[in-house]
Amino acid sequence: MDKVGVIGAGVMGIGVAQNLAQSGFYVKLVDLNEEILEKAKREIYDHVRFHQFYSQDKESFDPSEVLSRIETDVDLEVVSDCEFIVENATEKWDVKEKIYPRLDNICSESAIFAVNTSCISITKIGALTNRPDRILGIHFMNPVPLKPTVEAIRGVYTSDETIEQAGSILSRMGKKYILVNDMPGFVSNRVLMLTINEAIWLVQDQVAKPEDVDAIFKECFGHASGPLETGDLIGLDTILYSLEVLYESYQDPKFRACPLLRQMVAAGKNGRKSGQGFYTYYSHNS
Ligand SMILES: NC(=O)c1ccc[n+]([C@@H]2O[C@H](COP(=O)([O-])OP(=O)(O)OC[C@H]3O[C@@H](n4cnc5c(N)ncnc54)[C@H](O)[C@@H]3O)[C@@H](O)[C@H]2O)c1
Repeated sequence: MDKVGVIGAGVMGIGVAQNLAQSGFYVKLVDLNEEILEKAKREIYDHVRFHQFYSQDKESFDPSEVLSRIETDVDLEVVSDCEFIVENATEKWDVKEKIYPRLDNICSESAIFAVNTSCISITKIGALTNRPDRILGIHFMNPVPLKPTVEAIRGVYTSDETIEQAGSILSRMGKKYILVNDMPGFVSNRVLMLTINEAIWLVQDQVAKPEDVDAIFKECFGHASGPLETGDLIGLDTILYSLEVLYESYQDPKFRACPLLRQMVAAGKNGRKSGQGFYTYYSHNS
């Protein structure tokens, strides 16, 4: 399983590809166009170089060597010889729904598909294929190379062997996993998405400015970052799509997305990756 397919080269796909390549895997990274893939390669190079510069005695990697283990393509067909695939495409059912039947057709029967989703049911994705036993959720945390633990999700039909094989890949990536059962949002995002959404309602209702909402969580609760900073890091579009998945899955109004969130996404204010969210970010890549 030294060759791993990575679908989607956005915030998560970039981190997953970098982490895999740093762990000695050969990566085939796929996205919709060359521009996205070129930007992904630049970001990976910069992330590895930044880490190399600041890591001093700690383990560091050569950016060119890491990139030499990542092949990019716009054609999904390139992952047909991979035995392990991590899918990180946009958090929308109509996007993921098209990817899995195609993967199921082009990959070997033994290949395992790991769904890196924030909220979508792993069982529902498994049902798009003829291999629901070889599909699991791996909810990586962001930024992927720096986070030591992931949430692994067992769909109704996910086999023990699939969990074991995914576990050994994660272990090579330097990660441990916490296994949970499948329900939309799993453990992490069923709680986190509500918190971020409610924090956005607070800003909309003019109860507090974003920096004060975040300061309460950091200074009073000791959190490493506030909910709005976390929303900007994840991507506000991804937050909105996740809330829509939760709303639709549970038919529960508590998951209704705040209108301010919808407005910010419509305006392209998607957080860190777009340079503007609740805060402003500067990057030579954007
Ligand atoms: N952002 C986070 O912090 C975070 C954390 C854990 C999981 N996730 C999940 O990971 C997945 C990706 O999230 P992200 O933040 O990287 O989103 P993103 O918007 O940054 O990137 C998604 C990428 O998928 C690509 N894409 C869309 N359709 C595709 C297709 N058919 N084939 C190949 N690529 C395609 C897009 O062009 C884009 O580059 C989502 O399901 C999200 O819920 C996100």
